[in-house]
Amino acid sequence: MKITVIGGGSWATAIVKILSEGNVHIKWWMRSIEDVEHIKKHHHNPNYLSSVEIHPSNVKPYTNLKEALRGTEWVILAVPAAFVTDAVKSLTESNLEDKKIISAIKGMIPENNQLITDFLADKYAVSHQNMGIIAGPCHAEEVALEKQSYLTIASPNIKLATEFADLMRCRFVKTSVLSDIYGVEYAAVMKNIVALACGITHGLGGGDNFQAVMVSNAMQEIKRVVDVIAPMERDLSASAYLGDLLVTAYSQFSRNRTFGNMIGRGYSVQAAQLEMNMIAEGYYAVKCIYEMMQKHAVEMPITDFAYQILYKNASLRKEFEVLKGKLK
Ligand SMILES: NC(=O)c1ccc[n+]([C@@H]2O[C@H](COP(=O)([O-])OP(=O)(O)OC[C@H]3O[C@@H](n4cnc5c(N)ncnc54)[C@H](O)[C@@H]3O)[C@@H](O)[C@H]2O)c1
Ligand SMILES: O=P(O)(O)OC[C@H](O)CO
Repeated sequence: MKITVIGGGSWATAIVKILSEGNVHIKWWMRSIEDVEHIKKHHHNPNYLSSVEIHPSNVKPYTNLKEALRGTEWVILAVPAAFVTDAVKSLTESNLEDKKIISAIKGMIPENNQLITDFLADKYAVSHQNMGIIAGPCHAEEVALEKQSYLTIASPNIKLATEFADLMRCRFVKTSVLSDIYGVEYAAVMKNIVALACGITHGLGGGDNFQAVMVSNAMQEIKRVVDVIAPMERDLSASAYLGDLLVTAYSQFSRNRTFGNMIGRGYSVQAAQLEMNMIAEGYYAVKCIYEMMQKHAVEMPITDFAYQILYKNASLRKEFEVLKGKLK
């Protein structure tokens, strides 16, 4: 079994580690030639999860994407959404033809507020039947430590989801499947916004009592949004939805919460981004969801709060008071 993994960050590295537990050959694409050389020589990613050992017998790093795709059956996209268009710009439809494509990305393309699966369908004519997504509460850092984790593979094609779930199951990762690809994808985008907002309010002095109320309200906000965009019966208490919201909102590893916390403590967006050296998808997601939902009359106090602060330069204290008034 040959699999291409696209992306050189934390989540791509964690996915390579999980897949390496099985009997697969991984062609791992990343932008940086220096990183590829480092991995070939030292068997570790120099910048992300550098404790993870990369086994040269089943993992080969590449900087040429077309070569990395040649002869593989599965393709996993794991670059932040803002860089996807750029990462795959050398490809044409034929490079992805007959491949099963899995998005591990929890974000939207900022230029046109598009989900990754819709981008793949529009730009590369990939059928949704040939796609899936990796979801669920799972931090790359805990994968590196081999802590027991749970992933959900969502696809309208349950056979494809099940095949991929089998590939991702290992000693420390349990997998399950769902058919609700849109609901899961949008819920993952929304949970990043919530975590970022939790970070901001924490930075402003909000306590655990406030955050618990915010996370409960967030679940209702996510339901309102997802019900409008992708209506269907779904159990939002499943770990792909609620679990992912909880891990992001409460974990010390959360990029989005950390980023928000810096904003709440007075950092500018640019300073927070520079200090993190990691991408907080929620920053872009706030604008995507805010703009997308303008044509729908949906109450979104948490998204509005983050949007006013991040994109309208509104007063942090004033917006915090507005949010306090809106939560129940
Ligand atoms: N980290 C996790 O625990 C985790 C878990 C689940 C899903 N995800 C999702 O995986 C996706 C990737 O996130 P991550 O955590 O691996 O990212 P990361 O912050 O660890 O890594 C950033 C990546 O972006 C690349 N990058 C930075 N600037 C770039 C630019 N200008 N152009 C192109 N590439 C650039 C870097 O090379 C690196 O590969 C995100 O959508 C995230 O939501 C992450
Ligand atoms: O918690 P974050 O903000 O680092 O996001 C990472 C993943 O989405 C958690 O499942």
